[in-house]
Amino acid sequence: MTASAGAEARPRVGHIQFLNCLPLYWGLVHSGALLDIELTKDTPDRLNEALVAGELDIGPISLVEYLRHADDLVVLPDLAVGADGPVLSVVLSSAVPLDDVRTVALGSTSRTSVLLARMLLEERHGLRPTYLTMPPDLPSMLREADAAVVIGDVALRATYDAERGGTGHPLGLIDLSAAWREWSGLPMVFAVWAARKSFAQRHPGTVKEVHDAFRSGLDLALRDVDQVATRAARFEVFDPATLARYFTTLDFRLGEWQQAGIRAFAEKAARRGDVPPLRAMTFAEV
Ligand SMILES: C=C(O[C@@H]1C=C(C(=O)O)C=C[C@H]1O)C(=O)O
Repeated sequence: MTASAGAEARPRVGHIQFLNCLPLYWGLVHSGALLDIELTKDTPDRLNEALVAGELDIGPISLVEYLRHADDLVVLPDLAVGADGPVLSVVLSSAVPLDDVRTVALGSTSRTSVLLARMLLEERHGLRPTYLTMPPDLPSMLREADAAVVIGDVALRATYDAERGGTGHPLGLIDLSAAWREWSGLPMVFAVWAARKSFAQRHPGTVKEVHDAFRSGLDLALRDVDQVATRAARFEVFDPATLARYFTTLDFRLGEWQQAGIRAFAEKAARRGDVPPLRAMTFAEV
């Protein structure tokens, strides 16, 4: 027997290799949907580039990169990485008081959070620091600059250390999602999931299947969040309670409230000239 003629290739799907997307991965494993996709795990910056370059068909994309390429993409409904208040894993860590910050190292894996940090420092605090981009290693960043912006597991670790260190902890820490919430009154969306428009036009059924798998897998993982956290803690430096708190602090939804947050962020970013104005978000038909 030969392979069936006309068999379609699996869709090439991106996955953020941070703990923030572990619930999503759990869901894909447990539903069996992982067998139907070709999954590429990587950091957000590299996944952004791969989706825009057409090396991936569907994947997460930093909000800022989505805003830059919105015309070529369709957004998967009701799926995002965000938070309505503190997020625990997007932080500005500083060795000096905020008003004395003159240099800021920006972690190279982020696109949204580093722009958010610049907005807050410049527009909320009236600072004009100089920036450098560096690999996301907090000690080396703080050797080069007064403050550092990191995301993902490195940032979650920094939050965890600061909480355990209490008042004796040597570094100042600002949760940038909490700061955005105070400043704008709205939730923060760091990344959305999107498909390339040309792919969605050719394979609408596949986009729907992948979206269904993500959404139902995520619901499953969040229903069993204590179990997911206990399993993950076997291989991670965080304890189950910290992980369960993290997974439930993150907001994976993309409803009206989260979209209001996106519009406010997009307007501010466009006013600064960092992204083109957002006309409308085009959603995939699922
Ligand atoms: C909340 C997070 O959201 C992330 C932040 C991103 C960015 O700043 O560009 C991109 C993807 C998300 O992983 C995190 O990484 O901790």
